[in-house]
Amino acid sequence: MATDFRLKEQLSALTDRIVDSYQDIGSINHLGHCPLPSTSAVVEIINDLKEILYPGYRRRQNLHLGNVTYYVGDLVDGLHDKLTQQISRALRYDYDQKHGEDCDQRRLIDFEARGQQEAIRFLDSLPDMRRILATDAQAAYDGDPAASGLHEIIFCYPGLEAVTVHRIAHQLYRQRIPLIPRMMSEYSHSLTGIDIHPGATIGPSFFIDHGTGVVIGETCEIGTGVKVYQGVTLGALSFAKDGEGNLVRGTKRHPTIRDRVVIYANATILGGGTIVGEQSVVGASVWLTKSVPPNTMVTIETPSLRLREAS
Ligand SMILES: CC(=O)OC[C@H](N)C(=O)O
Repeated sequence: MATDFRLKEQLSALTDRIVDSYQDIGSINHLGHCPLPSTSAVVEIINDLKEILYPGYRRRQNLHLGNVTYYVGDLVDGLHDKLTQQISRALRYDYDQKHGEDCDQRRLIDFEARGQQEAIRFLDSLPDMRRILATDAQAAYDGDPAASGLHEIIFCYPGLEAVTVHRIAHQLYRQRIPLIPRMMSEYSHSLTGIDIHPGATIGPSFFIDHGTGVVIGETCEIGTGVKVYQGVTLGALSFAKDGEGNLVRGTKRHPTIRDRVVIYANATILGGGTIVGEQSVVGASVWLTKSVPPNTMVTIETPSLRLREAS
């Protein structure tokens, strides 16, 4: 059917109504002269960082010790600029949220300079981050007989992908950078199906096998050498409210998982006071809201099964 151009004439009135709604419903638009961090820039930062953390595996091949310094130097230089811009935007946004855009004090704050300081501090953390990521990749190899080697893990494993982005996001979270850590973790969540809040503290040699549906909450603490399978939730049990009925934020809501614990598929472990002692094993589909001593196996009773010949 051909376009009816008389109907198209309604579009300008319709657009006016949409724009009017920006005044009536201001809570879900950001109009003004101070840009927010950009999702595409944050994704670009993650991809540049992966080039630095795992050189030779992704965009640029034929890297060797003779040319890698030039390649990484160029990336570090570009990341300095991108991080400075995105972090300063996030800091300005946060300030405006707390004090309002018109606050006199705001003109005196050099958000760009603060953004640069935080960018340098972040870049400085990369060698240590590589050291920990090497333990994560090794834990995947040691924990999965299906893995043929570290190359396969670095190319293919969603668990390592999610943990890599988590270690990046967690560093920025520790630096108290607003918004960007969560933008990163949700990007990684969309790629892998693994949802790790940037606030979660995770020790070295962490391995998530398969990973789809794993959820790890903000105040979760995970020790060294922990292994979890798909569908595991390390979550909050209930939400405390203040006298006015608002949710209390910032309390420890998620469990503590000590060293060398293994948690099998679809187990749900909830509550800030729940501690799984070291070297314990939590079986598949267990629902756990109480602490478990070290070296303990927790399983659910197997329901009795009826076996008959299939017709
Ligand atoms: C992982 C989880 O329990 O999340 C619930 C809620 N978002 C919280 O952080 O408490």
